[in-house]
Amino acid sequence: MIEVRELCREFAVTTRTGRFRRTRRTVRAVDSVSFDVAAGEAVGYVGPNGAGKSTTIKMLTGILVPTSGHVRVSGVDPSRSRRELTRRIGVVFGQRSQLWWDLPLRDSFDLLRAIYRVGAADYARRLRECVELLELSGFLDRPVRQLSLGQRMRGEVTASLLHGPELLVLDEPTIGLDLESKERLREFLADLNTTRGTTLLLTTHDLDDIERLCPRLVVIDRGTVLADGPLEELRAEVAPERVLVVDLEKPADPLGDLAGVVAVRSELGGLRQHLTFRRDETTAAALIAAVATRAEVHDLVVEEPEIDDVVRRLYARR
Ligand SMILES: Nc1ncnc2c1ncn2[C@@H]1O[C@H](COP(=O)(O)OP(=O)(O)OP(=O)(O)O)[C@@H](O)[C@H]1O
Repeated sequence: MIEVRELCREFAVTTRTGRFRRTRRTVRAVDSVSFDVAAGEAVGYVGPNGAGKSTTIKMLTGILVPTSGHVRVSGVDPSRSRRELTRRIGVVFGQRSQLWWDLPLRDSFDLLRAIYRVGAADYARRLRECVELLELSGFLDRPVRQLSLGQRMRGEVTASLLHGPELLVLDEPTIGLDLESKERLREFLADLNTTRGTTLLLTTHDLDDIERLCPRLVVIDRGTVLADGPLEELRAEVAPERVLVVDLEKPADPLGDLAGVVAVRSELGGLRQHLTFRRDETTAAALIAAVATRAEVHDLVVEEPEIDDVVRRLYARR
């Protein structure tokens, strides 16, 4: 669905270096980025500010022409066949609107239907689904400028789906939304991916978006790909420790000598123990069995490193 090979984009930047002097230099915003996204995947494209995410997205959607490298999205070269591409993919920019500000939301949808030449039955069905799942009925007839950010974003997502795209590219879709709106949007997008098979590529700073929506992460920093893989694999690679928290029936001495345990923190006078272990040295099941030979276990939980910890460690690797 997406094929990116050694993609580069440079910008010429002019800076003032004296009263009358200006120096021109070249910034490489995207520097030899390669990755593929298969049909049906949901991929998170993450990185710190200025990493090159938006520049990549703009090249994938035909807004920017690459300086060099190869891109194909949905079978076409985005910057050469932008029109063709807009018929096949949907794009949502959290900070830019594709709706007509002064028109009621419904009229924007009608205009998009005409632009994309969507058949009446398909249009009616897709709109009905979005109205229902994104709960738009209360504000369909209101001008877009009067909508709250959350309502507008639901409108933006609907607008991007009316022509039935096979790929939806989202740049910061949940930025600025309150928790409830974020969750509603995530639920909708997760359903779009899993039940309707729409491929998703999204950039975000909100790692809950990734946790909820994207089994795979592409991590970029300073224009280059730092890591690419399933979240679970990246977690195992950069954060090899897990924590088994056991509540014991009776207080016990710290169980730090069990095989694979690298640290122990004891609480409640030894009733609760946090056993940090390396996933490449033992499994949770083996450790639980070992604990059970030493003390009677009342309750337990295995904690994984938080996703923001994983991403922080990936950035720190550079
Ligand atoms: N039009 C432009 N002219 C000059 N430099 C640019 C231009 N657009 C982006 N850049 C530079 O390219 C680099 C990557 O920017 P980009 O917007 O792609 O990052 P980002 O990962 O999307 O960041 P953020 O998370 O802050 O949105 C930055 O150093 C930015 O200043």
